[in-house]
Amino acid sequence: MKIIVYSSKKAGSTIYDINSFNECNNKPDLELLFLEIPLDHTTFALAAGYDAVCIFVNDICNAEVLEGLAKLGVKYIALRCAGYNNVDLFAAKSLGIQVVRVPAYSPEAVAEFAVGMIMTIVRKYHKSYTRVREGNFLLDGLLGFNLKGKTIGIIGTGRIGLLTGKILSRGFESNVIAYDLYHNAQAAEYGITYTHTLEELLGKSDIVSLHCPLLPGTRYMINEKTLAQMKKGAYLVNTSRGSLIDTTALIGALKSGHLGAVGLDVYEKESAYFFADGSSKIIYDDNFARLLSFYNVFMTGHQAFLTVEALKNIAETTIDNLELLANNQPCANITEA
Ligand SMILES: NC(=O)c1ccc[n+]([C@@H]2O[C@H](COP(=O)([O-])OP(=O)(O)OC[C@H]3O[C@@H](n4cnc5c(N)ncnc54)[C@H](O)[C@@H]3O)[C@@H](O)[C@H]2O)c1
Repeated sequence: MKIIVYSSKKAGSTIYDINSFNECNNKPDLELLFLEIPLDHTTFALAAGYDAVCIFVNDICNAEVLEGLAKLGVKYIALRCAGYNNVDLFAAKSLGIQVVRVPAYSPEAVAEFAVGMIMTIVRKYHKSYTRVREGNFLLDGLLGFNLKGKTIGIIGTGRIGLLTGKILSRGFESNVIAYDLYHNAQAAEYGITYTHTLEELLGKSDIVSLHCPLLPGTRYMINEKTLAQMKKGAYLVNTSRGSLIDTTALIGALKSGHLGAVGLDVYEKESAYFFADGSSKIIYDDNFARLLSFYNVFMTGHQAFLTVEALKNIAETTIDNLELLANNQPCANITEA
């Protein structure tokens, strides 16, 4: 099988896609071509002659791109991530293209990062780091609070959300509450209790952490109305997908002082900026620039997944997924609409 890998990162730059895939690919029948450019309507034509297209979180795989890929004879889309919001699964199905993903490459990577992000905005590590390096040892403005006894609301108690709740409940002795459409039987074991509604969770939480997928029903679930339902001074963390939050409404809640602090590993229009060096370029997205300007917003560039263990699991699972598809064998990671 010939596989074209879009948005792959150069070997040598860091332990990233190309290294981890080359280390894991011991299947002689899988031939991989790595491209650094993303998949979209301008680049899909490069997949001519390939059986499979391998993509990441910000590649665009909408109906137009899928139709183009189908005409070129591409049969498989292999997502090397858990979320699949960037693929039009209905279009893929109607075109006979099978989609596979890596549903659980390392929930620990993201959950531990989310907890780190909570700690960062609460205890202000990022500010201390720069301040101390400049020889300023003042503690002004670094006042935090204990997580013990604080109410932390987890939205989405799947693999990552449940683990985040477990770490906070068991490790920090926080009062962890959760909201999900489906209740996870393991939650009670970790001392996590469900609220009946999202509004109830938002009204009770000192800190809210988002862990549900981006779906039509979850897009902008954090908006002007739901932000107003949060406690005044509450903290918000998003390590899931940027479009769970209406950025304009978030900026409004920050400007009014309604939110105490925000941690974001994802941003709704991140594809224009993330995974690239923009340090000598102008930011034309005013909402993005505004977010970066707040003293109480801490942002990272979709980094939560990036651990040695996660990269290895992503590469191994993606290669296994493609090998199973190539051999017409059942694959548990097929993702359908
Ligand atoms: N920042 C990163 O690097 C990174 C890495 C991996 C995953 N993610 C994101 O994290 C998300 C969660 O991953 P996961 O492995 O825990 O997924 P999962 O499928 O195991 O769990 C998602 C949970 O969200 C719940 N949910 C769905 N709709 C909901 C709604 N309207 N309200 C409340 N809950 C709802 C589901 O019932 C499920 O329990 C992924 O979809 C992905 O977008 C981010």
